[in-house]
Amino acid sequence: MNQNDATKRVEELRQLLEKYGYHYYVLDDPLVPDAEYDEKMQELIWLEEEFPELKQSDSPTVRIGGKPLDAFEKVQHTIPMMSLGNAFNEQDIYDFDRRVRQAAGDDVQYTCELKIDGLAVSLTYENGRFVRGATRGDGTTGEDITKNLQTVGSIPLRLSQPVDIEVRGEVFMPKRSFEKLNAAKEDAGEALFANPRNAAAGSLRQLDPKVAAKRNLDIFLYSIADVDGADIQTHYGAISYMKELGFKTNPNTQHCPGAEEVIEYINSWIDRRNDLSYEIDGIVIKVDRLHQQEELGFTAKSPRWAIAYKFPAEEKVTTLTGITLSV
Ligand SMILES: CC(C)(CNC(=O)c1ccc(Oc2ccccc2)cc1)c1ccc2c(N)nc(N)nc2n1
Repeated sequence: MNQNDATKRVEELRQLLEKYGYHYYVLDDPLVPDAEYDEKMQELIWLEEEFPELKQSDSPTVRIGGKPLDAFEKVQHTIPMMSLGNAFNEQDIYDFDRRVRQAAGDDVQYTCELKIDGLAVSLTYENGRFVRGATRGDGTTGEDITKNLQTVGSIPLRLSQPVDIEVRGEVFMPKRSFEKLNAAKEDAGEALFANPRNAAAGSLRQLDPKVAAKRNLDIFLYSIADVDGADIQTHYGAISYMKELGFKTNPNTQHCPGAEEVIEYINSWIDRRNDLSYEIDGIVIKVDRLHQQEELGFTAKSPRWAIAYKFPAEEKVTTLTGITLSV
């Protein structure tokens, strides 16, 4: 194949693999059998080896992971990654709602989101291309794990619009992947992960991206930290905008007009959390209008316009001794 044909074929494969990847990982709605995706990925890998000048930094082939790093570099979060205040019962939710209405007026509505039990990351895009991914760390200093995050299929390498944006979300390992990983570790006589959250954190701490690439990690985005030009008035609008750009957002996010609907939403998920393919440890409630978020502001470490309702720790029976431990 000559250089000209190779250039055309590489571009064709890149676009196909991006479309197939988006449908498979973000929409959970595959367009082609896995074998066809793997075949085209392999063809692109060979073409990029034969014509190295055709390999771009955001080629789909980065999904398989590059060479191992010696260490993770530190990253300063220009916009801090804040934490959430906690609520443990209905009264705490009513107290939160009263405080919010005292400060921002009675006309307050909320958006409720599942609190995914994973680890928080920040993703930065320049001109619509994924340029950096970092862990939360202590909220102001995290670690650059871009190479590992490039292997997460549901993290877009290129957005639908060439915008500069920074978004935050939760990387997690689905329950099925966790069970399969621990079964493989048991067969290999290796130490098991205690839960999917630790498995996801351990996978992102790997210096070799090829290991992270095999851990079937996933992500839901839940916040825009910084964006040029978009005209967004509500948190729900920010979530919709991220979805338009090609980000994976959680389908159970719901607008709640008032505290009663928030309580209903929380109660509906306490019973249904085991039906989900991933673990959650609570519900996050956010004041929806952004101008009211600004009126409410922040404490030293968390916004006054959001709170996390934490589910009671699940009772897990250990298989060895049969005693019940609350974990
Ligand atoms: C609300 C926020 C704390 C994110 N927001 C921020 O981190 C944040 C950070 C600076 C902001 O503005 C500032 C800008 C400059 C200086 C100080 C604040 C605004 C929001 C948060 C934290 C954890 C979440 C979680 N586990 N699950 C879901 N579903 N949502 C979550 N949301």
